[in-house]
Amino acid sequence: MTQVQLKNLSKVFSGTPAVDAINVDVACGEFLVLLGPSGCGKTTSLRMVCGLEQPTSGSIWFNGQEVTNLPVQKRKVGLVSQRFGLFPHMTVEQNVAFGLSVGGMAESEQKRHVGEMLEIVRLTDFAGRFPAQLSGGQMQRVAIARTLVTRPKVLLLDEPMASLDTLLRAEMRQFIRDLHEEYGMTTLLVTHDQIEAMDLADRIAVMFDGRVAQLAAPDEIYQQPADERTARFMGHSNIFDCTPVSDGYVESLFGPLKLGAGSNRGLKLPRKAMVRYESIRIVESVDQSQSNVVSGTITRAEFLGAMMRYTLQVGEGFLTVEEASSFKRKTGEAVSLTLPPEQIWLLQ
Ligand SMILES: Nc1ncnc2c1ncn2[C@@H]1O[C@H](COP(=O)(O)OP(=O)(O)OP(=O)(O)O)[C@@H](O)[C@H]1O
Repeated sequence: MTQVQLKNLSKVFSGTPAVDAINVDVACGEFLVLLGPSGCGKTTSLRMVCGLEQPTSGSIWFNGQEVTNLPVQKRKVGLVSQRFGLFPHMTVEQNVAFGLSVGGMAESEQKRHVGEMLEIVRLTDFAGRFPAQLSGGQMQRVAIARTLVTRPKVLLLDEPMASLDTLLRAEMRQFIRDLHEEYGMTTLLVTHDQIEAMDLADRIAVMFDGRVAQLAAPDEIYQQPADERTARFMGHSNIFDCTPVSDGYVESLFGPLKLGAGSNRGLKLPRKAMVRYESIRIVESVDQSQSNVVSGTITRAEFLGAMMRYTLQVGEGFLTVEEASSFKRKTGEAVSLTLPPEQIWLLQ
């Protein structure tokens, strides 16, 4: 297994930094996701790890050995890209065998390895088909098989599910997770999809403008984003101004709010606070033991299937709340809400 380290890694295109001095350590066997909006430098970072792009400065290390200047074929990495890159004139079997034949493996050996790999990606019955005769998900599995059959030390996946529909994406996520569990190889995946990142990653590196804003486990990034931009990118959160007034309390446009022990409450200056849609609770009756109770009126109700999303006017401001759709509340309804102290997070 391979540890991957990016040290002060930068890439400048025509004077503009695409990747700006990032430092990322990927542990042996770890599944790390580079997550960020379009153009933030994810693909360029991956291409530098692969050896397809030469860094402007900084270095890349595999298991403590510098590989910055090592050519692609010597790095033993496997890259699966968004466009799959299958050879249209070759069958599934020939596509998967390609890397092995280039490597000079005997034909009988190739056949055995390809056969095993097609079984793993559940495409044995499709061995004789051409790419044009496959669905998007099947093409994706051929692309992964073609990469894995060469036994790369590091697997690089560049938006591998971007062209698949929602159901297929969920299926492919499960497939990629299973493969990672089986092979345990160090994996870097690039995506702009938060759900995909949270579902697959051991840790996520959130990137903006070529820099890593936060590198942490998915639940930490979701519950305790490092800054406002990360919080907004992860979505599903109310973000509002607040001013710490005394230990454990902030003043906000929703009135004074009590903070919990895990609210990052050591921060003293005026700043933003965040509370997730699903953390706010609509309560039927209010009692003295509840903290942070506010009154609001539903101004918009959206049906999302399992959940309803309500926009509520609360004093001068608005809050968004999600609750199970079985409650079915109506616009114009006046309700009481609680913002649980532990669920309020002060942003840096
Ligand atoms: N070969 C290139 N020449 C010039 N600029 C480039 C080149 N490759 C990438 N860039 C620029 O570098 C920046 C980062 O691009 P990159 O493809 O790494 O972003 P990304 O986060 O992967 O985006 P996306 O999700 O849209 O693929 C962008 O502004 C892009 O236009």
